[in-house]
Amino acid sequence: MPTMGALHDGHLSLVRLGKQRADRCVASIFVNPKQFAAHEDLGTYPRREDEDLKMLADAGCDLVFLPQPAEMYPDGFATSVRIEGLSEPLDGQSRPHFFGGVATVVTKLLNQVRADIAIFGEKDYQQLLIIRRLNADLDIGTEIIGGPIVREEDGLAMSSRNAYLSSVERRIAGQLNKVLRQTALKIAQGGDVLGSIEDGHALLKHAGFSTIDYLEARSGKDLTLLGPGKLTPEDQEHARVFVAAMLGRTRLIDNMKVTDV
Ligand SMILES: Nc1ncnc2c1ncn2[C@@H]1O[C@H](COP(=O)(O)OP(=O)(O)OP(=O)(O)O)[C@@H](O)[C@H]1O
Ligand SMILES: CC(C)(CO)[C@@H](O)C(=O)[O-]
Ligand code: BAL
Repeated sequence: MPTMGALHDGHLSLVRLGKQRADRCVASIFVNPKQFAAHEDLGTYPRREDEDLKMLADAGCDLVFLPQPAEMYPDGFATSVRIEGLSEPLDGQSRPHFFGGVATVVTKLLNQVRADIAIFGEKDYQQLLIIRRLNADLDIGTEIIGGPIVREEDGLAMSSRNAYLSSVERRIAGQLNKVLRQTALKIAQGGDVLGSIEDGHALLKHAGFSTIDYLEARSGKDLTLLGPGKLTPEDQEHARVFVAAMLGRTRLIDNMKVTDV
């Protein structure tokens, strides 16, 4: 179970899932410099190693791998993993460096640990699809499992970056999931996809989100963009709505399957 630390119940749910599926569970904590752009929060990303180790031990994790950047990327390191197509939309648009950094480090971690099963959260759904793709394409042979999104009471997806939110922002943050859910519901009920998305944009702006990186309905393993018009019965089954928006200086993401509303 790869992580960047500053653990919360979302991470621990993945450990529990792992314990149900395997005899032993290995977590890694590595704040991967390659997936941060120069203007992003590598320097301020929360680091709480002692607390993390205790939480992992309490959850029954058997081993924690805590590599240093120089061990992962020694002098002369020159390889990067690029996934075509899947890396381009959604977070790939707003964070062009991001999936190359994730794919490179996850390939290394899968090769280093050689686990039978690796678990990733559906909160980072595009990341999960990309990891499934690279695992298959590079014949790594690990079984990749997705864990359901763990949420706060108001629906906000748990995330280490939620710690950046001020108390006012934290109250607004719950609207991200509410608007996502409303948008997914309208689409599920046969509303025009683009009209429902436009309404969602307006609601997010009204709630106080400064920039909406994306609010989109997509389908399938290749994340085909949906709309205009209503969903076909086939898309209805596979459609998912994705959102990323800035609240002050914090970037929040979420997604929901249309049939899960
Ligand atoms: N709320 C959640 N529910 C389920 N899985 C989660 C949740 N939050 C994170 N994960 C998963 O935990 C793994 C490690 O994620 P990471 O350490 O980046 O935590 P994060 O909370 O997503 O942090 P960030 O705020 O940087 O996005 C990833 O597979 C991620 O999808
Ligand atoms: C998968 C991951 C640990 C790679 O650094 C990271 O992107 C994350 O925590 O989701
Ligand atoms: N949870 C994904 C890691 C990142 O946003 O950098």
